[in-house]
Amino acid sequence: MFPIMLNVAGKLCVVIGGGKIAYRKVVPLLEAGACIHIISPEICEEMNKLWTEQKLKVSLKEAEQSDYEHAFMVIAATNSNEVNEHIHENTKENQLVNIVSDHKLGNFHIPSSAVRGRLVISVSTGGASPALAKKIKNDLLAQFDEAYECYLDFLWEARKKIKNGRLDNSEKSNLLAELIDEKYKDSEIERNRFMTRLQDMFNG
Ligand SMILES: C[C@@]1(CC(=O)O)c2cc3[nH]c(cc4nc(cc5[nH]c(cc(n2)[C@H]1CCC(=O)O)[C@@](C)(CC(=O)O)[C@@H]5CCC(=O)O)C(CC(=O)O)=C4CCC(=O)O)c(CCC(=O)O)c3CC(=O)O
Ligand SMILES: NC(=O)C1=CN([C@@H]2O[C@H](COP(=O)(O)OP(=O)(O)OC[C@H]3O[C@@H](n4cnc5c(N)ncnc54)[C@H](O)[C@@H]3O)[C@@H](O)[C@H]2O)C=CC1
Repeated sequence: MFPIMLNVAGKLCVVIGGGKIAYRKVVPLLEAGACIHIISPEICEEMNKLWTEQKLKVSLKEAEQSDYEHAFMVIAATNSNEVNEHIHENTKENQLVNIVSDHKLGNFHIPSSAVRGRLVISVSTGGASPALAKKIKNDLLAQFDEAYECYLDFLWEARKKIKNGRLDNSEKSNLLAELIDEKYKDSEIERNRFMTRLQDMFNG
């Protein structure tokens, strides 16, 4: 398995099945801007709410290959292992396929994830223990507290300025390395002081 961050904005993601597990996969996909199409004869209340709010499309039917042949991503989340396996067999090699009932099938897993602003914490156990992945994610989330949101925004701005500034490469890498110091996470005064220093360097 090879970890990546995927841009799904505007991409068609077909989710087959409309139960709790399908819903759990759909929520972060919607947050990432995916176009979701649910194929399922029945859907749970939470999914129905999203449908009412027109956040996704739903077809109340059993899945057929034509429902997902053009999808960028296919998630098989029915409660039937046979149906999920059949979907897997009918997908194309260049589609992203996740089979919730069998970690050996499909070509990607969904890790346990959480976001702190620009920081993404994502943990996978490769199917060995989703429960442990969730526990480790929560432990990390407690360790990387809310302070990281402001800190990451500061790092983003500072790095942009440094990269665009008229400095030689070694000066740039020294400044970028310095930013990792805890004091910039913990103190707004230190962050402001750094930004002023950058401004002085570029004006001078
Ligand atoms: C392979 C994978 C496929 C995929 O879905 O991509 C998969 C497969 C399976 N999960 C099963 C069970 C459980 N899954 C969870 C929870 C999560 N499962 C997630 C991902 C993944 N689950 C992928 C591997 C990720 C990895 O290992 O790192 C998380 C991380 C992300 C998410 O779902 O969004 C989410 C945590 C969300 C959070 O962080 O909050 C819990 C605990 C709970 O619900 O609280 C249980 C019960 C306890 C247990 O079994 O550990 C079963 C057995 C089903 C059965 O018995 O019928 C299978 C099937 C199999 O093992 O083949
Ligand atoms: N990956 C994960 O994190 C986990 C995966 N699982 C697996 O996920 C499966 C689904 O779990 P739940 O959502 O709780 O089940 P559920 O019973 O709440 O929902 C199943 C959904 O599949 C739909 N469905 C059934 N046959 C279909 C078909 N032919 N075409 C389209 N839709 C169809 C049903 O209408 C229903 O909406 C479990 O059976 C289990 O194998 C379970 C726990 C965690």
